[in-house]
This record gives sequence, C-alpha cells and structure tokens, in this order.
Amino acid sequence: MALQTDAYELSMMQTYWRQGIGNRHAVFEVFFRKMPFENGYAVFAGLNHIIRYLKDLHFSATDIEYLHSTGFFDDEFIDYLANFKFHGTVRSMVEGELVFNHEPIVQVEGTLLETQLVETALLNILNYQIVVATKAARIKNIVGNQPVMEFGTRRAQEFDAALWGTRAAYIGGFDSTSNVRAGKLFGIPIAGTHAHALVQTYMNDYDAFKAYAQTHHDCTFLVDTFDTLKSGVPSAIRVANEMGDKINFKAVRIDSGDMAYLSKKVREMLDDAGYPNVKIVASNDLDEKTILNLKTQGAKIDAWGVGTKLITAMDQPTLGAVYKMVSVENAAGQMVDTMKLSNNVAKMSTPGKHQVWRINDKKDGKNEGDLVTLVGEDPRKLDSLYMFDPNYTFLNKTVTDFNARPLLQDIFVDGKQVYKEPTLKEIHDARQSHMDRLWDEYRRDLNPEVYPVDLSQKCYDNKMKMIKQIHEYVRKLH
Ligand SMILES: Nc1ncnc2c1ncn2[C@@H]1O[C@H](COP(=O)(O)OP(=O)(O)OP(=O)(O)O)[C@@H](O)[C@H]1O
Ligand SMILES: O=P(O)(O)OC[C@H]1O[C@H](OP(=O)(O)OP(=O)(O)O)[C@H](O)[C@@H]1O
Ligand SMILES: O=C(O)c1cccnc1
Repeated sequence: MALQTDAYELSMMQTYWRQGIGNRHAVFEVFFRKMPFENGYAVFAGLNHIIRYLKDLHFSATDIEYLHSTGFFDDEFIDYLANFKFHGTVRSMVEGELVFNHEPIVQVEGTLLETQLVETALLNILNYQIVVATKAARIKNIVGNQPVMEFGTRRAQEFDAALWGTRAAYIGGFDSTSNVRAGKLFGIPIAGTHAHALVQTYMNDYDAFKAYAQTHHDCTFLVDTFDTLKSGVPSAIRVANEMGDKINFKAVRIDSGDMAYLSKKVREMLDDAGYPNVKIVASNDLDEKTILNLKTQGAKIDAWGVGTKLITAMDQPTLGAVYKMVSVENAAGQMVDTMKLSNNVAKMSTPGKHQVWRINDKKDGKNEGDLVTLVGEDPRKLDSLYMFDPNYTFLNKTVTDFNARPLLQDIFVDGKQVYKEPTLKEIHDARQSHMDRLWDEYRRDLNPEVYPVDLSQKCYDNKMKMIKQIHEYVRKLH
C-alpha cells in the first residue's frame, strides 16, 4: 500500500533525501475545518484501517520496479525506498469518539520522509470513514431505539467503500449490514430480507412467499412488487396462516409508494389478521430527513434499511480533513513550531505539537468543551480552567469541578503498535455513551449549537507569536 500516495509526497521525499535532511524530525496533525452536514459533532472512524496500513508499510519489489519504470524519480532514491519502513509515532482519537472541527484528530511524528509519505493514505481513509460514521449517527439519532440496517453495498463507490463504509456505519450506530463480507471480516451482525426478483421469479407474491417460507424459518416478505395492499400483504398473511409455527413471521418490507400511508394500512391489516408483533420494515432512498418526516406523519414503521444516501454520504461526500506540519527540526537539531498562514482565519493551522482534552462537568458528566493544549500541559493539575473561544476571546468561561480526559492516544511508538484495539462492538457501544455526555443542543440534527473547541492560553499565545513572526518575515521581503 506504500504507493497509495500522491506522487508529490514521493517528490518531496526525494528532495529531503537528496538534501540529507530526510531523517530530520517532523510532526504533522490531521484536522478538519467544517463540521460535516453542519452537524454538531462528528464520529471518529478509520483508525483500524490506518493501523493495518501503517503496520505493513513497505515498497514491494514490483512497487520499486514500477517506480523505476515511471522515470519520475531519481533511481538512487527509489533504491532507498526498497528498504523503507515506518518507524514513526502516531497518536490518534479512538474510533467511536466524538470529534470536532479545528482540533487535531491524528498526530504523526517521525522522520520527514515517513511523515510525508503517509499523508495521502491517512486523509483518504479519514475523509471517507468519518463522514459515513457521522451520517450514520445522524440517522441513528432520528431512528432512536428502532433497528437500522445498512443496505448500501450495491450503490457504494466500489468494493472498498462498501466494506469500510459499512464498518463506519456500524461505528456510527447502525445495527447491522447486508454486506456478508463485512460480516465475516469485521464481525458486524448481518441482516437482510429478499428482493423483488424472488417475487418476479414466481410471478406472484403468494408463490414466492410460500417458497421462501418453505426454505427459511425467519421470514420477512417484500410486499410491494405488484400491489402492497391488494396482493403483497394479503399473500404474506395467507402464507403465514398456512405455515403456522413452522415459520417465524418476523416482518414485511415496503420499498416504494407513500410509506406513511402504506405502513398505517399494512399495520391495520397485520393487526386484524392476528399479527400485531409482525414488524414493518421500510427502505427506499431513506436518510435522516425522510425518516424524521415519516415519523412526524405517524408512519407505522418499526425498522429501517438505508443504502445510497448513507454509503455515499450523499450530502457531503468528503470531510475535507487536512494534514499539516506543526513542528519540524531545524538545522541546529531543535524542534521549531510551524504553521500555515492564510488570509482566511479558518484556514490557518495551529502551530506546535498538541494534546486534546475533553472537559467534563464532574457533577453531571456533560461535556464543557474541548481544550487543545501544547504537549506537556496538563489541565488535570488545575483547580479552575479558563476556557475561551480563540476567534472571539470575549466568549469565555471559568470551569471548576471538572474532569479532563486526554483524547489523542498513543497508537504506534517508534513504529511499534502499542494500542490494543477494542472489539468493533465495544466501539459501537462506546459511541453511544459518548453521545450521552453531549448536551442535546449539540446533538440536534438541525442548526445545532457550536461545540467549543478552545486553545489553552499557552497554545493561543504560541499561535499569536508565530503569526506575528510570519507577518514580520513577509514585511521584510518588501
Ligand atoms: N410519506 C412520505 N413522506 C415523505 N417521503 C416519502 C414518503 N413515502 C415515501 N417517501 C420517500 O419519497 C421518495 C420516493 O421516491 P421514488 O419516487 O423513487 O419512490 P417510488 O416511486 O415510490 O418507488 P420506486 O423506487 O419504485 O420508484 C423516497 O425517498 C421515499 O423514501
Ligand atoms: O434505497 P437505498 O437507501 O439505496 O437502499 C437500498 C435499496 O436497494 C434495494 O433496491 P434495488 O432496487 O437495488 O433492489 P430490490 O429489488 O431489492 O428492491 C432495496 O430495495 C433498497 O431500495
Ligand atoms: O436485505 C435487503 O432487504 C436488502 C439488501 C440490500 C439492499 N437492499 C435491500
């Protein structure tokens, strides 16, 4: 996977290597600037894939051969790459954690060569998985305690997106997936019904449902192939009556039409036939907006299947996370902070190597906000904490009686994995408990309050000092 990178990373590496500075130390941090879907929180996902990628990062013999064949790079540099290994240190948010814009979510520290190489792959992973996990959380937030199944593989942007997307969806709160490979590889519970093709094969609902019932114990019948109310549901009831205890008549699925109207009618029909416990599943281009709308219309839907709009993160297909250098070794062997300046305040990076602390009220456990500090600062040692908005410093508060939890955890130290990953189920459950600590004002799906991500005084002063230094440097050029 070492070639899963942009050519410019290798070009820069060639410069560092040729100039003899490749082994200088550097620190990069990943952050994003805008909350996805204008949501009040984002759900972190992608660490498992990052670990798999970094663990075995090397250039194979055919990679080296290919690089030579391109004529794009220096031959000696390519030969150096043949022995490349990742020896860096990685700190990261853990999967299922809630994350916010303008805070570092992953930090990579190591030689210039290795930290530069991994930029593209890390962003590739995070920019997709975080939007899908967040979209899933938004959907789950509206669905509540009802089951929600991930149905997106057929509509996903190819194999990898289907696989990692469904894992991200499970982290974001989905209960199961139709993707059997994801079930095998990740242990996500698999679920599913049947398609219209089954009904078309038998050319009528009754024969199709009967055939399915004769070959399965648990039965969910798709009732909308020809006519939901006149044919689909009556046929499902007839088959259930005939099969009795031989089957578990679990549900019917509706996949078209006015699902509020149909679900209410179907509920009446099932109840009248003596099947009050049989559930109604809905699918068809759903997302949090249609689900909320259906609920407000009083739709009698008990479970949901969601594909396209989730797996493609349709309303925001990428997070826009960036990977910025925050500190680098100078010629004298000292680490110096660095930043990317911009006329646009939102585009500026924050210099220095950081830790992120989640500040909770000790009494109610609710989040007060996140505090980005320079490494070495420890808010746990303080009795009271002054928190202020770094862009509007007049917005501030002093917090006492608080807990501070460091969010960036050691994943790799000097190339060795030190982080033991939880099971995917633990990650799935952890997200819910993180959500419980978030005030409702940040959790609502429309126009949520902006969660505070503050800089410590030291971190803020460091940034201001650096902006001043860069301004002076630019002024001197004129
Ligand atoms: N009562 C409702 N209120 C709001 N949206 C609904 C309601 N019922 C269905 N929808 C949504 O409206 C959209 C209808 O899409 P579409 O026109 O493709 O469906 P259809 O014609 O019923 O079915 P088909 O998939 O066979 O074309 C879907 O996104 C569906 O989830
Ligand atoms: O609508 P989505 O959110 O993307 O969910 C997945 C869709 O995939 C299936 O449709 P498809 O027409 O592919 O096959 P089917 O015959 O099973 O309906 C299913 O019936 C859903 O409508
Ligand atoms: O099992 C289902 O009902 C299913 C699976 C994939 C896509 N649509 C529906």
